[in-house]
Amino acid sequence: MEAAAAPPSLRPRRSLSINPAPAPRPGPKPRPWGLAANRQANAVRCELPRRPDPRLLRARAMVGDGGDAAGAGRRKRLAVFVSGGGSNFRAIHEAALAGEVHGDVVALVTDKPGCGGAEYARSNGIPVVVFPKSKSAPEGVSVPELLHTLREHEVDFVLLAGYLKLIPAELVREYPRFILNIHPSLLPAFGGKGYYGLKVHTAVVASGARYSGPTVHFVDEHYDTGKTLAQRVVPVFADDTPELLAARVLHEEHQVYVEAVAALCDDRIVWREDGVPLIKSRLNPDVYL
Ligand SMILES: Nc1nc2c(c(=O)[nH]1)N[C@@H](CN(C=O)c1ccc(C(=O)N[C@@H](CCC(=O)O)C(=O)O)cc1)CN2
Ligand SMILES: NCC(=O)N[C@@H]1O[C@H](COP(=O)([O-])[O-])[C@@H](O)[C@H]1O
Repeated sequence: MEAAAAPPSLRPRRSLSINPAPAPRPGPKPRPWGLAANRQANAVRCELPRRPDPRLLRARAMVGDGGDAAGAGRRKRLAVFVSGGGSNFRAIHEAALAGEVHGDVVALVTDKPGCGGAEYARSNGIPVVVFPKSKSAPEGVSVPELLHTLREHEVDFVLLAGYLKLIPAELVREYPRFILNIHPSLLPAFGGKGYYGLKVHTAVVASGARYSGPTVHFVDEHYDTGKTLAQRVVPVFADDTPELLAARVLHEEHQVYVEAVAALCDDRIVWREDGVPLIKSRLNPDVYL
């Protein structure tokens, strides 16, 4: 699941075979793109002044279907689901230890008990739960056992971070608006069944898309169709390989997921009246990220 080990600068770049461009037609000079783009640009962030939107004035500061089931003020209890290296899990855990996230990871759930995320959890004293049961993981628990374990750990929020199995409807119903996922593309593009890991970036590069980036979204009963909470944008360069793009997106994932989880733990997520979740800035409550 993780991008290749070699740093991006040392990885073989895609050789560019560019067809001769058709004779230019008279008209405005095309803007430079691709290699002429600012290669140092790793992310694009737009913060434009906004006039107060009436939909926001009626936004409800709530998490879940009503009230504050998670309890305002106290540190929240997090369960993280992984299937691979777990770099997003590590970023969240380190942010919790550093005080940036007002929560604690109290359980790690994985379908791959030997994966890097599970090893990191064990080395940090975080209980590992295997779900679901499979031939390669016969020690896995059932859905009712998973729900019982999450209740036993008094989990407030579930965070998917490179978990590759469908979260069952029973769990989605138990934690409505309390499950987040991070996906490595700008949903709804390049999402759904079959879109995970490097497959996503391969499809993005092959499509000719000029921008990509991670999406943090709430989880519903289907892959990648829940409400989008946060996104970051990175450029896709003409000579990008899927691995180079994966590394650029992953760097932004670690930041935007920590930002979103911090907001979740601070009860700074508000729901616009049309059902769109927004993150209220920690510094200025009149600004939504
Ligand atoms: N109920 C939900 N469960 C999960 C969601 C979700 O949004 N709702 N997100 C996924 C994570 N994900 C994309 O962000 C994702 C993961 C895996 C797949 C996929 O096609 N998986 C394969 C199996 C892969 C394997 O076992 O190696 C498949 O189902 O055939 C798509 C999207 C986590 N769960
Ligand atoms: N569709 C789900 C999906 O592709 N998730 C992606 O798996 C990787 C996990 O990396 P990590 O294990 O190092 O956090 C991340 O890039 C995440 O966006």
